[in-house]
Amino acid sequence: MIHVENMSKEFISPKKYPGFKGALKGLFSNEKVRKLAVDNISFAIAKGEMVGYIGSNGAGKSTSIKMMTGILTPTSGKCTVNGIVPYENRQLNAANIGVVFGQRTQLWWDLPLSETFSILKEVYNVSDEDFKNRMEFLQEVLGFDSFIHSTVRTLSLGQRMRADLAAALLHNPKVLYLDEPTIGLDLVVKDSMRQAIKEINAEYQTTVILTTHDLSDIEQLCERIIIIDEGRVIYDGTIANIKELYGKRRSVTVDVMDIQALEAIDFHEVFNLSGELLAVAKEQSSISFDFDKNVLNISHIISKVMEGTAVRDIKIQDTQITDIVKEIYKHGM
Ligand SMILES: Nc1ncnc2c1ncn2[C@@H]1O[C@H](COP(=O)(O)OP(=O)(O)OP(=O)(O)O)[C@@H](O)[C@H]1O
Repeated sequence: MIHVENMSKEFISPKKYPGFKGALKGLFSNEKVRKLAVDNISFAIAKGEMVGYIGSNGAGKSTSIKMMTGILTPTSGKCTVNGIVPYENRQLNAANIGVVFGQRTQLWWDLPLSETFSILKEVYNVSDEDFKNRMEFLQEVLGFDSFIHSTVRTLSLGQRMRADLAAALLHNPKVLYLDEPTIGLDLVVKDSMRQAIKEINAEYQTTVILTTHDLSDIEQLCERIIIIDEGRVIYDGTIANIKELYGKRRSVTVDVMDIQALEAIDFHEVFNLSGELLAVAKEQSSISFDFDKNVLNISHIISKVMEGTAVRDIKIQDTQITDIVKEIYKHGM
């Protein structure tokens, strides 16, 4: 569905100088700054896939999405979306794609939602029958009946996001680009947005590219992630694989009857492990261990704790994808 081949984008902008004098200097200077925002990226995304497109601020995500949606033209390389070169055929491409930006609405602020939908029906040339079926399906998964006659400016953020998603899907696009679609939403609305995206993907095989800094969105929706760093693709694979490669930490928290009874035990000495491989933290009634799972076994920890005191509860957690990605952003792959 989406093919990106050796695509790069370089921005050339006038050099800026600080302060008022600098601004004047800038007016008469010919000096340019070059920024390679996207550096020779390649990947393919199949029909019906849901892919997380992630990276730290300034990594090049928006620039590459803008090329895929036809807003920007690559400096070199190319991309095709459903066989169309988006920046050469913007109108044709628009019929194939839907876009949702969590940070800003694409709806008409002063119109009731129902009218917005009617205008979009005309813009995208959706037949009466398709419109009726589509609205029925979208109403079912996004539930906007109670506010369909309200003006967009009066909608809550949660209602507005559901309306934005419905508007982006009205013409049944083959590809849906979502940029921070759940930003600022409470947990219940977040969950219903995610559920709706899953249902739309399952029902219509819509290809979804999800850009977000909220990795729980990614974990809930995508099997595959593409990580961008300094304009380059540094990882393209499954979340399960990245966890396997980098998720070697595990943590266990043991709720105990008598925390004082553990005072005398030096766990680093008992397991013969340095602070780097094992971190131990005691709280009022619990003790936590954070360790490299290749060098220590949970059962050893539990039995050692139980030698000192009775155990009330045990909580085990593998490394979260958030922690792995944070490390990759900081130190690279
Ligand atoms: N029009 C432009 N002119 C010059 N430089 C630009 C332009 N647009 C983006 N850049 C630069 O290109 C780099 C990549 O920007 P981009 O917006 O693609 O990053 P991003 O990964 O989407 O970041 P964020 O998560 O903060 O939105 C940044 O260094 C940015 O300053």
